[in-house]
Order: sequence, then C-alpha cells, then structure tokens
Amino acid sequence: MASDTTPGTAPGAAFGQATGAGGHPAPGARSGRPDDDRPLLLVIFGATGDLARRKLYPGLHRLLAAGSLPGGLAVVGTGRHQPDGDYGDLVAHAVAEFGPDEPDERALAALREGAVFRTSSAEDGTGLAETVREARSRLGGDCRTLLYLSVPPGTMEDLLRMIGDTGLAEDASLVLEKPFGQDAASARSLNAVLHGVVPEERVFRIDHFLGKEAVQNVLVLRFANEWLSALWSREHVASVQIDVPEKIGIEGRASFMEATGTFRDMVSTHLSQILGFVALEPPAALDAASLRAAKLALYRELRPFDPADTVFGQYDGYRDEEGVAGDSRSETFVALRAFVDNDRWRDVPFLLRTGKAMGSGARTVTLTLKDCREGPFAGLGDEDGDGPPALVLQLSDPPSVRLEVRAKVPGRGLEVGRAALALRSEEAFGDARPLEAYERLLLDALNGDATLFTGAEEVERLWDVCAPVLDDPPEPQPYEPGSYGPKAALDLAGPDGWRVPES
Ligand SMILES: NC(=O)C1=CN([C@@H]2O[C@H](COP(=O)(O)OP(=O)(O)OC[C@H]3O[C@@H](n4cnc5c(N)ncnc54)[C@H](OP(=O)(O)O)[C@@H]3O)[C@@H](O)[C@H]2O)C=CC1
Ligand SMILES: O=C1O[C@H](COP(=O)(O)O)[C@@H](O)[C@H](O)[C@H]1O
Repeated sequence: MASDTTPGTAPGAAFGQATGAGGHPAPGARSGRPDDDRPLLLVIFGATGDLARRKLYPGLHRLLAAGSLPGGLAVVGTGRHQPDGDYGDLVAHAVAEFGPDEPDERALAALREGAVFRTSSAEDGTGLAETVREARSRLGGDCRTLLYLSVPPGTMEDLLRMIGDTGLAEDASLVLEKPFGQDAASARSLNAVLHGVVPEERVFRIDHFLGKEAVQNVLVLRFANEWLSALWSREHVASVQIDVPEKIGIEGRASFMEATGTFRDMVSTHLSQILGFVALEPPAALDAASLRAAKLALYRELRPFDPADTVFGQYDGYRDEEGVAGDSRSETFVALRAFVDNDRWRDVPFLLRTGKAMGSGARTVTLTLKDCREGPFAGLGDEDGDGPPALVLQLSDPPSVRLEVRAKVPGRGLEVGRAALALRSEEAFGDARPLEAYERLLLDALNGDATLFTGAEEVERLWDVCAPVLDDPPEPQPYEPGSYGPKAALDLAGPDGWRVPES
C-alpha cells in the first residue's frame, strides 16, 4: 500500500500474450510500434452512434498517434443512415470533441484518409460487402479484418445473419458490444447464430470495464500479494460494495435507455464483471481460458438476484427528456444486494449500485473489513462514525487504493484513530502512461488476445442470474438528480450505509 514503489520494478505476471521477463508484457505498455505490421481493416457497424464518436474514433486516433497501429489502416463505417455530411468530418469532429485538446494532425489525417461510409442494414448488406472487398484488395491480400458491432443489443442477431450471408465474416474477427443479448434466451440464440458465422476463437465480446487499469488492478492486488489473498474471504471481509455512480444523465441516448434500462446496460455487464474479478477463485493462469473458467465457476455460485433485494430508480426529469415516453418505467438507477454461495463468500453481502444523474461520479469497490473479535482491541465501536476498517479501490483513471486502518493517535495513552495507507498509481508509476479502456481492448482484439473479453457461457449464466429481476422488475422509485438514489437504496446497505470515498 505504501506509495514509494519504484517505477517499473513490479515483477511477474500480467495479462496477454507471453513475452519477456516473467513471461508477459506489461499491460497497457505502449510499444510505439504495432504488434503485427499487416494492414488492418476495421468495419464499424453503428458508425454514427454515440460510442463510435465518444470512444472508438478518439481511441483509434490515440493508437495511431502512438504508432501502435499499422500504417495500412482503413475504416469502413456503416449503419442504416448516411451521416449528415462527410464521414471523414464526423470522425474528425469526434476526435476534436472527445479526444485530446491538441490532436495529432498526422494521425488524424491517416484516420480520415482511410475512412469511408457505406449504408447497410440487416436486410441488405451487398453494397457494404462490395465496399469491404474493395478496401481489402486496396490494403493487400494479407490484411486483417475486424468487424465491430457497436449497435443496440436487440439488433445484433439479424445483423450477424446478414454478415454471415454476405461473406463479410470470412477471415474476420468480430467485436460485439455489451450487453450481449437482452436476456438468457436471446443471449443463447445470439451465441448460436454467432457460432454459425465465426468460431469462438474469433469472437471478442467486449465489456470495456475489463479494459480499465483499475479493474485489472483488482486481480494484481489480489493475486500478487500473498497477504491480501489471505484477507480476501468471509473470514475478514464483512461486506463488498461495487459502486458505479455517474453524474451524467442519458446524454441524448433516450432510445437506448428506453429499450435497455440501467439493469441490462450496467448491472448484467460491468458491475457483474467487476464482481467476477473481486470474487473469483485464483485462476490457473492469466489467460482467456483460465480467467473465463474461473469467472464461470464463480457465476455458477452467484445466487440469482432477488427482486426483493433490488431497488430500481428513475431520476426526476427523465420523462421530460427528448425521446422518453411520458409514462416511462425505464430504470436509470439500480441498487441490489447479492450473495455468492461458496466457502469463501457465504453470507457476505455484495452491494451493487449504479445510476445516472447522481451526486458523485466516484466509482469504488470497497471491502469493509471485520472488526477485531479478539485481543485488547476487541469490540471497538464506531465512535468516529467512519465505519470499520476498509480496503477502498477507486476505479479511477489512474487507479488509487486506500487501506483504511485503525492507528494510535499520538499522545499519552492508547487512543485509537483512523488513518489510511494510500497508493496512487500516478505517483507510484509516474511515467507509465495507461491506455484508455477502449484503446487497450481494441489493440487486444486486433492482436487476437481474448483474455479481457467475456466468454459465451459466462454471459449466458449471468443472464440466468439476472432472470428473476428481469421477470419481476421492481417499480422504479423517483430520485432527485444529484442525489444518491431513492431512500430504499440507501436502506439496502444496512446500518453501515454506502461508503462514499473522500474526493
Ligand atoms: N455510448 C456509450 O457510452 C457506450 C455504449 N456501449 C454499447 O455500444 C452499443 C452502441 O451504443 P451507442 O453508440 O450508445 O448507441 P446508439 O443508440 O448511438 O446507436 C449506435 C448505432 O446503431 C445503429 N443502429 C440502431 N439500430 C439499428 C438497427 N436496427 N440496425 C442496424 N443499426 C442500427 C444506429 O445507426 P443507424 O441508425 O444509421 O443504423 C446508431 O448510430 C450498445 O450496445 C451499447 O451498450 C458500450 C459502452 C459505452
Ligand atoms: O457501457 C456503458 O458505460 C458507460 C460508462 O462507461 P465509462 O467508461 O465512460 O465510465 C455508461 O455511461 C453507459 O451508459 C454504458 O452503456
């Protein structure tokens, strides 16, 4: 926990393909040159959408600027509707709006130069297939192709059929955005269609929270520190909170929120994936097969979410947003209490919370530790009101970690106070420039590394876990924008409450 770690000295395992000392490259390391020099064709479905503009184009720009992509790069954007104006302009505006203050002009020019748009739909992909064939032959015979489905979950299955029928998937890999399906039945059906189009080895189901440094750090903290591993169970942990509040509202994504809701958008995906990393048993290795096996085993022991332990909320004013129904019952907030029925976690509540238009954007995983049960300090109360000791992992970029402990207050006697040991990544590893989650995962997918992508079986199992709440959703309760959600959600956390980190 001390913040005096020597930069660059962290030994041992990381994620990804094996090279170098300890058998692995440092995750997120910028090599300044691509892992694979073959030309690259990226086909983005949903190319005019929010995600493409907010993350994919700025991410590609940064990767190009860092020299991490091959010179021969072409982007084919597609969707049912032609963008207003030139596609290259849309890409450039997205980089200007969501990228760095001063874009790298050469990278931007390269991105624009290789960008073309062609309309397509689930019913008709012939024009797109033609454009893709032309782009591939321009790039050369050995070009790699990545199809990125950045579209709403309900549209993927029909698009995949079209992709299969038109031959677009030949020799291509597929990245599919979350949520994967909308429930257990649709996820199973989607997997079946998908596997008829490409084998699982060429499938990359993305959950970008797994691309975040702070989320990967959960695994390193747990498994690279023997003493922390020893602490990581019901023996010492009283409760776990996974708190992902967002200050932003729906940012114009009314149709997405109305169709999907926060439970499917955030809980069945990001929060459950974080829970997976926090709670899984030690994986045999840090590769795709081992990590997926460990998560699947954990999710099989995760008790299906109980509607009685779930609170849905909707912020006041949501129904006035453009595109939202006046009587909408879509939830913009979810809090729930979950349990893992195994020897490590039996009876330890896992509290999950996320929502839009909330009072804080500080995302945290908090392991509240048990109070001393024996010895001279047994039975210490919570006189200072700060709650028991806790390990607080801040899911920020860069990450930070606080171990909140009891310590002696200087002076006569043995007065007990609270203090924190803190690790701030930017102080500890100053020069290590992290990749943004989408940059990291785009690179991994391009290089065929599926370690940080989700597997077919685990997503299906997670939908089974979600089924009781999907079948019997609680009525959304109103909450004020800028608050911490409805009162019922505050009560869910019990007497210790939700721990909101110091900013
Ligand atoms: N926005 C975000 O911050 C994030 C989004 N995601 C995920 O990314 C995916 C896309 O999200 P986002 O960009 O926000 O969504 P948008 O609502 O902005 O839609 C993306 C694109 O999908 C296309 N589309 C919509 N319906 C269809 C259809 N029936 N057939 C073909 N294309 C269709 C639209 O283009 P057109 O109308 O031209 O067809 C649209 O531009 C979702 O799965 C979401 O969960 C993940 C992380 C973050
Ligand atoms: O997948 C999604 O994630 C974003 C939050 O991701 P972040 O990395 O920008 O914090 C969320 O706002 C969006 O609703 C959801 O679709």
